[in-house]
Amino acid sequence: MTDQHAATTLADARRRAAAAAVALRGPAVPTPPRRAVGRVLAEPVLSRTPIPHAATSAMDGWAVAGPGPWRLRPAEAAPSPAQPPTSPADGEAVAVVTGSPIPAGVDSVLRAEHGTVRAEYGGDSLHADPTTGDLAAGRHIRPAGAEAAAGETLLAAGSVVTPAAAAVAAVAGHDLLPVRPAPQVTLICTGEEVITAGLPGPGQVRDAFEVSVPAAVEAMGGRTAAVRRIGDAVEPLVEALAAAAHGEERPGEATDAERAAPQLILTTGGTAGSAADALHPALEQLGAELLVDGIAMRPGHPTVLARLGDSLVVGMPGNPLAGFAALLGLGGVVLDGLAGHERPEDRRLGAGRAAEELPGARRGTRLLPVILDRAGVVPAGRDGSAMLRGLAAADALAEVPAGGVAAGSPARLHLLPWTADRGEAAWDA
Ligand SMILES: Nc1nc2c(c(=O)[nH]1)N[C@H]1C(S)=C(S)[C@@H](COP(=O)(O)OP(=O)(O)OC[C@H]3O[C@@H](n4cnc5c(N)ncnc54)[C@H](O)[C@@H]3O)O[C@H]1N2
Ligand code: MOO
Repeated sequence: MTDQHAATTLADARRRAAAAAVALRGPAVPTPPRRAVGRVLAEPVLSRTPIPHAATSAMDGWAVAGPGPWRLRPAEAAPSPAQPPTSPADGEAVAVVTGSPIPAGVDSVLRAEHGTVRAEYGGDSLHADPTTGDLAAGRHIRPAGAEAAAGETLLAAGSVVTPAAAAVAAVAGHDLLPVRPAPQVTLICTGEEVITAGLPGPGQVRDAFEVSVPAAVEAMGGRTAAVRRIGDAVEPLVEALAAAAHGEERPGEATDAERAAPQLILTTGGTAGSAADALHPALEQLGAELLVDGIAMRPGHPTVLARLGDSLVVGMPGNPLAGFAALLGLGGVVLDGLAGHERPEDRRLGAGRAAEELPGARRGTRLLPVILDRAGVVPAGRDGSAMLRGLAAADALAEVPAGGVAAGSPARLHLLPWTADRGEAAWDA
């Protein structure tokens, strides 16, 4: 039974979640850059070559050596970056395009618009526009190693492979990157009364989690491998937890990375500890280690964190906003820790200033759905434990201490992982 007085603080629960997740993460899996996007590097990425690896032209035009006018070397083929020209003699010019390697002996590149070719002296000669600045030494030549020397650290261990980072790594010659695989999630929804389509009849509620948790997990860097639905009895929950912990929920076509990935099992409902609630007895039967049994926060105070074999279990309360408080307040830390982030308990946090009073709970921390508007942080409203409208309108959950946050005071924020998709938050609040 969760006891509000015995419950751990949210900060402590997050620290325990971080430590447990970091302890369970496995080795890096060498992964092609395209598939490594979104993953966390376990080791730094060094440049395998100077970038660029040779001096190259920044313009279409002519590589010139010595003072003009120049004898234009007869073209054997159209210039191309794939056709490195040989060094021009003094007084010679050779046609180049953007990206053409520039051989030794070239002084600068004269861009095409600043030169004129005339047929003279039994061949073509090139004359520079007298006003051009292109004859300054090195003009329009990108030196070898201008962006990076060989062996230079391009991407730090612990950083996320963004699309741009994948591009840098590929340009630096990498075919595989040492990233940690995406944590795999199994979602187990409990509740006889929960239906997944249509309007709820008497004694029924429409499921809030199956439609939302996989996408929220994805936005937090995890992958939902399986969703199971069971009733309220203990035995099916024991079976579902055991199957997930043994990796039986991983699809047959799972990749090496997915098989090597650490796992988070999310359960919904059945946390509160009354005779009707299955999670505690199920975890006990399985010999799971309870790491957090209740958090001094509202909503979501019956949230559970347990270790089951090599998996972590986050028990999300069934009340919808309470379930999301567990997922966003604690589950995100677990996912970030398993994914390889450093100090996962400090990620996804932000700060804002209350534009009006943010009401607290009677005891403990309140996670309050808030909107960040131009004036500052304001409550989103409709924030009862069984409600969702406030969360749907919110940009963040404000961490409000007992007693509240007065208008004008700073508030700590847990940023919602999908906020970027809304595309409208006023971050200058
Ligand atoms: N005697 C006590 N009762 C309750 C306590 C307590 O400490 N002692 N805590 C309350 C608090 S706080 C919360 S939060 C809830 C937690 O409930 P459970 O995790 O045990 O969840 P259930 O009892 O299964 O369901 C609660 C509520 O949520 C609805 N629900 C469940 N699953 C879903 C779903 N997938 N989608 C939408 N709604 C769902 C369910 O129908 C119930 O209405 O317990 C309080 N009670
Ligand atoms: O955790 Mo419950 O959500 O306080 O109602």
